Amino acid sequence: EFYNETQAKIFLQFYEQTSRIVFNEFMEATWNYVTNITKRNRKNMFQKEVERSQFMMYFGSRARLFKTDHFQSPEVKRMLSKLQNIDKSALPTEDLREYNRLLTYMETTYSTAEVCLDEGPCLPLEPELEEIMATSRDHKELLWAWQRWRDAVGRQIRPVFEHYVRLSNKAAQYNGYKDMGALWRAKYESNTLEEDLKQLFDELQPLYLNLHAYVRRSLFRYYGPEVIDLRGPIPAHLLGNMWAQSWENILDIVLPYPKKPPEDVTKIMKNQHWKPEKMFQEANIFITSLGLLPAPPSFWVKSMLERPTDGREVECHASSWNFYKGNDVRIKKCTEVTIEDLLSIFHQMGHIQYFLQFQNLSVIYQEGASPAFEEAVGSVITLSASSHKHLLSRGLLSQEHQDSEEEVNFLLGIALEKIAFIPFSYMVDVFRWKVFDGTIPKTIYNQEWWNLRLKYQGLCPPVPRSEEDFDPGAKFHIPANVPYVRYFLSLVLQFQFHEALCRASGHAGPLHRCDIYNSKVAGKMLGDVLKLGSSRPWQEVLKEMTGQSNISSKSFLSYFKPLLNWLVNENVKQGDILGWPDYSCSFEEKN
Ligand SMILES: O=C(CCC(O)(O)[C@H](Cc1ccccc1)NC(=O)c1ccccc1)N[C@@H](Cc1ccccc1)C(=O)O
Ligand SMILES: [Zn+2]
Repeated sequence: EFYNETQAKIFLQFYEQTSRIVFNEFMEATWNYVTNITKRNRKNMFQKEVERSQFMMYFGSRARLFKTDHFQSPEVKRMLSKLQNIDKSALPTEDLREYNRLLTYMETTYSTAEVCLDEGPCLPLEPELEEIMATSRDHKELLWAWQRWRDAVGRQIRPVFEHYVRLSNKAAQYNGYKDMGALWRAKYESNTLEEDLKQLFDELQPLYLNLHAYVRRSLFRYYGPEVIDLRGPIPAHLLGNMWAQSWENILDIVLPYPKKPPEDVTKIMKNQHWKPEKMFQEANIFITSLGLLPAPPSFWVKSMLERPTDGREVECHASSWNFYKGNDVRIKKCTEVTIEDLLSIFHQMGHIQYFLQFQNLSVIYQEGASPAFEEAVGSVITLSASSHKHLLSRGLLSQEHQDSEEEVNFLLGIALEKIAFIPFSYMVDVFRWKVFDGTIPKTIYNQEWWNLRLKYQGLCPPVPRSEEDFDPGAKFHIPANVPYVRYFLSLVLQFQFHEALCRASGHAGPLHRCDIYNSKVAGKMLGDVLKLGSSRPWQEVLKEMTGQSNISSKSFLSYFKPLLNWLVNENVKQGDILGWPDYSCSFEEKN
C-alpha cells in the first residue's frame, strides 16, 4: 500500500528518529554485560535485543513493501534496500530467543574460559596464556597451553555449534539468502567476491611460501629434527601465537641478522613507565596530527581500557563501540603495556575515527563502506606508527639510522605479522562458508578445519585431533559469530591506502619507510573516505581515494619486494623447498 516516494521519505525519517533510541539502549545493555558478565546483565541484554529485533522486523518488512523501481532518488532506493537485511531479527520469536542463548553461551564460554595448573592458579587467555604462547621457547610448555586452551573452549562449544549453524541459515533464508555465508558475502556488494579473493590469495602466495620455508628452517635450527620436518608443515604451537595467525613474537628465533637485533620496544615502554591510558593518548596524538577528530572527553571516562581489578568478569577481546548518541564512542580492551597492544590500540582508534566521521549520516549509513574498510582504517595508521622513523620520532627507539641488514630485520618483523596472516585470514571464512552451505557436515568439522589449515597455512596440529575437539572454536570470531574475511581484504586494502596516503603526504622512497604522521593532506584524504560511511558503494569510494576501483595486491607486493628478494635468495642458499609435500606432522616417531 506504500507506493510513492514521498511516503518512503517520511518512513525513512521516522526510522531515523526512532532507531537511534532503540540502538542506544541496546548498545548500553550489551556494553553493561560484556564489561560485567552477570545473570542480571545478561537478562537485560536479552530483553533489549528482543526489542531491537522487533524494531528491525517492523521496519525491515515494511521497507519491502515499497516498489522502488521508478523512484527518482537513488538515496531512497539504497536506504530502503539496506533496511531490508535484518539478519537474525528475521527469526520467529522462539528461534530468536534460542539463537541469542546459543550466541551468548558461545561468546561467554570463550571470554570466561581459563586453564588451571594442577596446583595453583588458573590462567585466562589474556594476558597469561597469550604471554606463554608469545614468549615461551619450551615446546612442551607451548603444547600444554595450546592443548589446554582448546580443551577448555573448543570442546565446550562443539555441541552447540551445529545448532548455531542451523539457526544462522534459517535467519539467512528469511532474509532471502540461501545460507548465512551468502548473507555475509552480500555485504561486499560484489558478484565476483570469491573469484577476487582467490586471485588476491594467489598473487600473495609466493610471499607466504618463501616466508614459510624460511621460518621452518629457523625453527628446525632451534627445535631440531625431532620437532621440525624441513619438507613438512610446521606444528601450530611454535609460531608465537595461540592460533599461529601472526608470527611477530618469534622474530628473535628467525632474525636474519642476529648480530643486529632490533631494540625491544616493549622493554623501552616499560622502562619509560607507559600506562594503558598513555598508549591510547599516543594513538590519539597520531590521529589528531593528521587533522582528524580527537577522541571526545566521554571516551576517556566511559571506555574500559584495562581489565578491571575488582573481580568483575569481562570479555577481553578488544572492540570499539558506537552508542548512536552524540559523541558517545568507547573502546573495551584489556590492555597490557606491550608494542603489540600499542599497535592494536591504533587499530581500535581507527574504528572510533570512523564513528566520529560518519556520525552526521543517517543511521543506515553509519558503517564502513565495506567491513574491510572498517578494519583497514586503523591498520593503515598502524603501518605508519610501526615504522622505524615514527617510533624513533616518538622516543620509542633510540638508534638513529638502519643499515641495510637492520632494514631486512625490520621488514621481516613486519612480514611475520602481515604475510603470515594472509592464509589464516583467508581460510577462516572459507571454512565457515563451507559449514554454512553444507559442504562440511557436522561429522567432520575438526578434520576439515585441519585440512584447510594444512592446505593454506602449511600447519599441522602438534598432537592428534578428534571430532570431540573443535579447534576453530578456540578463535574468538567463531564463537562470537564475527565474520573474518574482512581482515584478509583489509590486509590488502591497508597497503593500497598506505601507498595512496604516503604519495599524498609527499613521501618519496620505499613504502616501508613512510610515516604519514602530521600530514594534513593524508588526513584529509582519509577523512573524506570515512565521512561517506556506507552511503556509496565501496568501489566508488576506493576510486575517489586511490584512482582504482578494485582492490589490488600491487601495493602489498611492492612494500615487501625488498624482503622477497632476500627470502628467495636465502631459501635457495639453504636449498629449502617451498611448500610441504610431507603433508603430516607424524606424532609417533618424533615425540
Ligand atoms: O579481532 C580483531 C580486533 C578486534 C576488532 O576491532 O576487529 C573488533 C572485533 C569484534 C569484536 C566484537 C564484536 C564484533 C567485532 N571489531 C570492532 O570492534 C568493530 C568492528 C566493526 C565496526 C566497529 C567496531 N582483530 C583480528 C585480526 C587482526 C586485525 C589487526 C591486527 C591483527 C589481527 C584478530 O585479533 O584476530
Ligand atoms: Zn577491527
